[in-house]
Amino acid sequence: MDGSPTPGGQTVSAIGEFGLIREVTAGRAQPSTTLLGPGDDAAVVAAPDGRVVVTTDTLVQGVHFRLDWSSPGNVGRKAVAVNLADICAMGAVATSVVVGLACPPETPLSVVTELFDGIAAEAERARVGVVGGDMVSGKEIVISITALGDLGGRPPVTRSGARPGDVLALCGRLGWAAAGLAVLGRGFRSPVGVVNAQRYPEPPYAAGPQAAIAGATSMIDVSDGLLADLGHLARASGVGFDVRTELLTVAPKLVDVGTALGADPLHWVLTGGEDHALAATFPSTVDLPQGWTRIGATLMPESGVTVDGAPYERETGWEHWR
Ligand SMILES: Nc1ncnc2c1ncn2[C@@H]1O[C@H](COP(=O)(O)OP(=O)(O)O)[C@@H](O)[C@H]1O
Ligand SMILES: Cc1ncc(C[n+]2csc(CCOP(=O)(O)OP(=O)(O)O)c2C)c(N)n1
Ligand SMILES: [Mg+2]
Ligand SMILES: [Mg+2]
Ligand SMILES: [Mg+2]
Repeated sequence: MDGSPTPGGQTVSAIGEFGLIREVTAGRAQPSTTLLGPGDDAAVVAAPDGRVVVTTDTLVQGVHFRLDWSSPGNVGRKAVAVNLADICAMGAVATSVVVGLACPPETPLSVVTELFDGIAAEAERARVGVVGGDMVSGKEIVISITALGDLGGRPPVTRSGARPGDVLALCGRLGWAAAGLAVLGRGFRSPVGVVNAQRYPEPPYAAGPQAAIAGATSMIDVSDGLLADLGHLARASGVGFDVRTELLTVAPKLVDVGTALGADPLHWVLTGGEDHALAATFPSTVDLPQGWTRIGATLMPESGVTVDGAPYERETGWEHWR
């Protein structure tokens, strides 16, 4: 599917703005946190503990996805998952999303309905309501999602609470989406494991609240690359980190792909984004929750982010406009 009109297929302009809204909202179930769903000037959602966690992330065609690499359903799923990962990185549970979509008039209607099927599927998996949105014309497809979440009475786990001596830990996989990007970029479509990881992440949503309950002192989802995102934690907390490569998992599949493409799989693990694993720090006295593994140590201020005690000499992650 490349986003070009299928012969005889309906386009979004044929059905129109309000037809399109009806098409993607009709018959969708809502969780109990949705007090008033799509169709009014705004939705009303329950905020059980009186505070709301809110985040937004935008996916742009050609920058975050290509429709010759991913299906519209994959893109919808990814658009929700990257947002929910930010909610759970605060130690919260996501409750609702609103979805802004821009697309050209000649976009096949099926592209939009499949995109929203992917959105609905990921939202349902996480028991999150799709409670509203916006549909506008634009030069390319842009999906901007805002997600809301609930802290369940706990303080948020911010980027700024790491302390020297804390254990640095990880939950989720790293390097898979970057390997998939390398594969797709060379014109291949397999191995499907890494290619699918690039098409949509599978963040460990439950691990965020679990880390919070266990006493995590800081947390971030790895969207840009482990070293780049640890840099954000280090700056916000005023600490340094040393990542120990012997504690990282470089999956055999990544080694195979690296060998086939002449690339270093450890570089994907250290600097690849888009898998949305969670990185967090825990006091050394805490037993790490299930699914979390130690990957390094939290050091004194000004020590930067090092790998096996040395600075990393290559790019540490994705940065827009760089
Ligand atoms: N236009 C903006 N206005 C205010 N804050 C912004 C804006 N863009 C980004 N930020 C904030 O900067 C921080 C880093 O953004 P970003 O790297 O996109 O976060 P993440 O990688 O977790 O999605 C976030 O707290 C985000 O809310
Ligand atoms: C077509 C295409 N080219 C390149 C990439 C790689 N890529 C795009 S954005 C990104 C990093 C994460 O995106 P960002 O918008 O920075 O998310 P955030 O950090 O705000 O959560 C990466 C690795 C891709 N996914 N698709
Ligand atoms: Mg984030
Ligand atoms: Mg993000
Ligand atoms: Mg980013």
